[in-house]
Amino acid sequence: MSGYFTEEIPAEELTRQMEVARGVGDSVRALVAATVVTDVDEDDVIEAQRLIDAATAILERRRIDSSFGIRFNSDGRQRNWGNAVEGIRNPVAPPVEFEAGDDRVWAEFSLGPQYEGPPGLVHGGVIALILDQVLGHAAVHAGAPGMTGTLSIRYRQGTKLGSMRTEAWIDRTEGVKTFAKGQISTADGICAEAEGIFIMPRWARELDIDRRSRIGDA
Ligand SMILES: CCCCCCCCCCCC(=O)SCCNC(=O)CCNC(=O)[C@H](O)C(C)(C)COP(=O)(O)OP(=O)(O)OC[C@H]1O[C@@H](n2cnc3c(N)ncnc32)[C@H](O)[C@@H]1OP(=O)(O)O
Repeated sequence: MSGYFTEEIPAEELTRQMEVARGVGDSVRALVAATVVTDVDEDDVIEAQRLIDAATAILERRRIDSSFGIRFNSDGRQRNWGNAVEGIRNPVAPPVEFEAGDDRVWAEFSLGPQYEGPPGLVHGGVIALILDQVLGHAAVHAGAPGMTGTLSIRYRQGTKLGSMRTEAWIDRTEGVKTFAKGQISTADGICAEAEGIFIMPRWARELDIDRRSRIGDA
């Protein structure tokens, strides 16, 4: 499957490139939030729009002819900068940066006004987006990666915009299927719980084990 490839970059240079990618991503994330909640005069909004369009024109001077994909480096680092949840250069992504322990993965992060559904609360689709990724990440961490086949979510209470935590773990595996569970919580307690079935697709089953584990690292 295309989109997974090796792109060797020396370690120090990669660290520098990550800082630049995170920088522009964070700036546009701040711009998106400011666009939602700004209360400045219309003239200022129009002036800001002119500057934003100028910035967009700079970024479009040269572009890749696909989405970003997942790029592997031999030092073990991999770049998924376009990922909608984790991508540091994707302003749509909060981004959520996962940590991993023995039996689970987790992340602490914050969602601003651009993720609103009901007033003051996170949109249910955004909750699903994050739970899909954290459960998928738990499957990867357990060495049993897969594509989401089924995802079920129970929304137990509204999730207030602001700081929150997500975590996920593996319930069991059955052949090519990995059953994962997880949740999102705030200071109010658990807000949403999820169960998912992650399936190693046919095309990945046919790869040799080394290449498959590299895809799983995605
Ligand atoms: C390595 C990549 C890592 C990638 C790691 C990346 C992790 C990031 C996490 C983010 C995840 C995403 O957003 S993923 C994007 C959203 N998801 C997708 O686009 C997936 C689209 N669907 C598919 O590609 C496919 O339908 C699959 C891969 C799910 C299954 O197709 P397949 O591989 O041909 O499966 P198949 O051989 O027929 O069935 C295998 C077994 O799974 C069962 N099964 C089949 N489909 C489903 C299903 N939807 N829900 C439940 N169970 C199912 C079958 O009954 C069978 O059970 P048995 O007879 O063996 O008992």
